[in-house]
Amino acid sequence: MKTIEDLGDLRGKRVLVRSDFNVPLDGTTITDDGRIRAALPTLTALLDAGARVVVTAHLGRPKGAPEAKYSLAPVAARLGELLGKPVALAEDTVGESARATVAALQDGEIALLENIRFDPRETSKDDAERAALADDLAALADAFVSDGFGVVHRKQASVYDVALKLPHAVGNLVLNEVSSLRKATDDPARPYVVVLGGSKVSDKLGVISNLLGKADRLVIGGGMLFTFLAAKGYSVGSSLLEADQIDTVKGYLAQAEKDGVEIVLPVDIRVGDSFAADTPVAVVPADQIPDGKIGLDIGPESEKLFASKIVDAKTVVWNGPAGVFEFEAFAGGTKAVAQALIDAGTAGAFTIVGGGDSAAAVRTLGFDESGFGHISTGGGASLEFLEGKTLPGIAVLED
Ligand SMILES: Nc1ncnc2c1ncn2[C@@H]1O[C@H](COP(=O)(O)OP(=O)(O)O)[C@@H](O)[C@H]1O
Ligand SMILES: O=C(OP(=O)(O)O)[C@H](O)COP(=O)(O)O
Repeated sequence: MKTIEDLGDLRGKRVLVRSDFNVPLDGTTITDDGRIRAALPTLTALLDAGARVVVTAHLGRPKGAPEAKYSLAPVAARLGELLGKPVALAEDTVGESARATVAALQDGEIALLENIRFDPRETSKDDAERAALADDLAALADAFVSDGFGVVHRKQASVYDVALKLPHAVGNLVLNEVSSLRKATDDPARPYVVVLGGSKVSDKLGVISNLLGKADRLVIGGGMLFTFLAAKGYSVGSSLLEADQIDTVKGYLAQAEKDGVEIVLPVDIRVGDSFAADTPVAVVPADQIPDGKIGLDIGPESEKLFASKIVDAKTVVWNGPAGVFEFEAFAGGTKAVAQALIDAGTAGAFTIVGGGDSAAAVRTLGFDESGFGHISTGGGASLEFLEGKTLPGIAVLED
């Protein structure tokens, strides 16, 4: 892959950068700016080289049309603070405002285009639609730098198709991520334990079939645990459930047993009456979640169980919070998992935390980042990388 240096003299050149600025927000307040900080080395290198930097990024999952709550305005403001220079925010993605904003850039200045997922072509399954958006993006730039590691597993216009239209290079963040993650893919020290959770259940269930052939143990928390409990025949109340995946999960359980891979499920669950910070909390056995109750975290016995299944590992990969850590009463499971990774690391394990929310959880719950071997900005992307899959956003950069 070509690097930024391989793009030659960038003074006066318009460089389009795909970053992952999908940060957690409370209203318009960014609760963790880790992904913005992670983008700084590439952006600073380009600005210092005199490039006119145009950044494209997404926030959340808007449905192909502008929605105020998914505006990148808070990101533009925070990025400006971190860079110490103004970041012009275009009001649209590739339209009149984007063209005018880019045309007004001087050497060493930076602009951010509005949320690229406001354009339905970004995530279209139709190659021609994505290519048309890539043409519009390419018209705004002379070169493309791919630096949004958290989205390199997505075959989307601003990640994949635009690289086919412009001279391109890999950014520093993607390079760093790949070299750190390789430590866990190339002959991992064993036991190799993968801890899964979070809310992107269908995305992450998909990685399990491959991980069964690689990991020694899978520890399942977060939103996905309920599909496992349902596959074992337990009722899950009103918890997050992917009913159409129950048979698939039954297949994983059978496969794991056959291959000798241990699947660790919680034995107790913290439940609430509603998805709210102040809902009354109860702890129930994992096989007896009452009707109407919502499972929002693993319970205290499960915290101990999970910790015991993590601390003896020599390689640990964790993606997805064990519970709704944003609500204090449901942060215990995620804290226990984070602490267990730190303890495993102290005992010599190589530990990886992946994912926008998991990395944010580690920081906002007060853990020291230096206690982990690598904190990846990508959850789904790091899991697919560890599965050994070809990631479209990386493959397209290879010559
Ligand atoms: N039991 C649960 N029910 C619903 N959401 C959950 C549950 N456990 C965790 N979550 C949510 O999962 C979200 C993160 O999921 P995800 O995006 O998959 O992780 P990451 O960004 O680390 O890859 C968090 O916002 C958290 O509140
Ligand atoms: O937050 C992200 O991924 P992650 O939750 O797997 O870390 C990325 O920005 C990708 O977002 P997407 O899963 O909506 O494509």
